[in-house]
Amino acid sequence: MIAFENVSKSFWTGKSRKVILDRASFKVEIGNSLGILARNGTGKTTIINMMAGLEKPDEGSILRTSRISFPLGFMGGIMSKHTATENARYIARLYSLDPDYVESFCRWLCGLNEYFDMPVGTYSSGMRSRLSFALMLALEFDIYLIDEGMPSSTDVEFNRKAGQVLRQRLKNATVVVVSHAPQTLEKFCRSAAVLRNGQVYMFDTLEEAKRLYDYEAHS
Ligand SMILES: Nc1ncnc2c1ncn2[C@@H]1O[C@H](COP(=O)(O)OP(=O)(O)OP(=O)(O)O)[C@@H](O)[C@H]1O
Repeated sequence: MIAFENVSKSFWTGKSRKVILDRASFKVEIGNSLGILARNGTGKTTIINMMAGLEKPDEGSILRTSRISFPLGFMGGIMSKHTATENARYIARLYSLDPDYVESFCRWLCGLNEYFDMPVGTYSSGMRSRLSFALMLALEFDIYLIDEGMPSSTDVEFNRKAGQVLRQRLKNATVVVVSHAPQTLEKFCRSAAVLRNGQVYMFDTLEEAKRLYDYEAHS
């Protein structure tokens, strides 16, 4: 479970304050995958980063009682001067997993060939996002965080393999997806919310959430 309790978050731009959350309270429950609809630039990435613990609230608290992934595509835990092999084995140890398993899983999924033993700093952005996606899928979480703005790969073979593993994982896991597009949420989510004016409005169905989202667009 992830529970936001009276959470406020804003950024000072030098001229004004950009408010992302204003004393917002909501919960993500295990077994109830949630899609959050939000217009571009209103705070999708910030909210996902707060769920992952990468951004702190200004006020209020965020309670986590499950194993929560880092955001899909997040590169923060990967060391550029080390090879994919070294990164995979290091992350396996951090999560108390078998380094041989994590290394061979990522090697199979990434399709980086000899680059798997080259420093990550020599990779293209597509290669880096394949590695970060593979590392996330090698670990098991209760809640997976997906930001629609995440780096993506155009490698067809990788997308096929990663899509298969992700679908398998999601059978037992809960997902939080933030997106500006309702059709992105349809694939993953049972319930939906709308981020609007610093509040997160929760709905039982995506249809209901879309009504508020569309109403806002036309008003
Ligand atoms: N560290 C920061 N300092 C100042 N402003 C920030 C900071 N981080 C984010 N912002 C601003 O907060 C707002 C929300 O940013 P965020 O990246 O969370 O939005 P988003 O909905 O994911 O955006 P996009 O749809 O463009 O991906 C944006 O206006 C952004 O410029």
